[in-house]
Amino acid sequence: MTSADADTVARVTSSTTAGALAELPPSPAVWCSGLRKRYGRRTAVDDVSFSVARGEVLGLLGPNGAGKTSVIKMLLGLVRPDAGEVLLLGRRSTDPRSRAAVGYLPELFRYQPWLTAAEVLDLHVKLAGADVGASERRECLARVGLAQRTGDRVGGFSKGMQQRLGLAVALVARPQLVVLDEPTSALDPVGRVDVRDLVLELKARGVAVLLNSHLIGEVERVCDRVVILDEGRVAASGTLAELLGQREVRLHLADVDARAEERMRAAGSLARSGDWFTVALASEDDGVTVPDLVRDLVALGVRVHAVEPVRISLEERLLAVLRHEVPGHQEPGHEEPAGEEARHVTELARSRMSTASPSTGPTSASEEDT
Ligand SMILES: Nc1ncnc2c1ncn2[C@@H]1O[C@H](COP(=O)(O)OP(=O)(O)OP(=O)(O)O)[C@@H](O)[C@H]1O
Repeated sequence: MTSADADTVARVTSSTTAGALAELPPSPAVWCSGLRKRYGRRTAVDDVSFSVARGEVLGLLGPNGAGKTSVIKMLLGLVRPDAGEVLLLGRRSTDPRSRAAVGYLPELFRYQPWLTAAEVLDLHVKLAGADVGASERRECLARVGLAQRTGDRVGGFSKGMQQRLGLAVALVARPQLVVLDEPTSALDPVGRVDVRDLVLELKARGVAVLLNSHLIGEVERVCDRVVILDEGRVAASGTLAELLGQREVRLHLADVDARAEERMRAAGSLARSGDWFTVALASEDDGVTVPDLVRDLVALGVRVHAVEPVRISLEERLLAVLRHEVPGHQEPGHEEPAGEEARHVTELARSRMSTASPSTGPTSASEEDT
């Protein structure tokens, strides 16, 4: 081979490698494996492994002292793990390039009381080395409801206003990963809805979010996946569909004939108890099955008295896991095959619901402390 041939081969090989690398899926926003942490004789975190994909919202749930904040601090390099590995955005969490792309709202937030809100934001933009102009910084403060307070000193802020400022700090440097540790603990109900919208906006922009919250309803509404920690270990994890199981709809009907029953069977497997019919919907239901079914039943002359969605709530699921009522309680460090376990929990919830009056309606997540 001549040196010209060798050059050509080298060029082709390097462009092929670059092409192959460009086609690789992006590294997860968070990847951790085998995290452990002891404080004295107390084990706070024991063999925790999970990942958060780009654009995914992952909820971290668990009772007080379960190890959620300790996990978050290890992920962010704020606490040194006794064992385990962490990668943020494909890099070590100590790498300044990954740190600059992470926004963090700590559980206990305090900002310099002598600075104004705008100055706190300026400081964090400088620390992140980000190129964020004055109007974008103002917009960021407006997005968290502080448009009228940008020039006020933080020392005069209420707790909720300081938490809003913390959110702005977490968001201002255009992060690719946002870690929110109890982001709504000091917020009023409107503020909670604002945070929910913010998280969904981040997700829509492809930003990954790790959310630690005791507000289960909040987690259920915004999270794609959930990791439940208990006594420092992963007790359960999975997508909401995996954890909550199959969705059902209960219909209270009159004048049902064979054609109507056939129509219901086409929507999912059917069970009947008197005038109540339960249709188990396919898990990939796109949201039109139930309206279409009701429309068709009415067209077939059926009188529809009630339509009730039925699904185990995340709260029920969480309590079942924490009370070890779920068969196959997950062993530490193992991602669980959620389907089988989720089915047991669904059965559990169903048996509870069957003892309630039919008019109790759908189960819904309540904004209760875990
Ligand atoms: N700096 C520390 N020194 C000693 N023990 C600690 C320290 N930080 C956490 N722990 C202990 O580690 C365990 C897990 O605490 P962590 O704050 O991670 O729990 P959590 O799930 O975030 O709880 P919460 O929901 O109450 O915020 C607890 O037993 C706690 O007492």
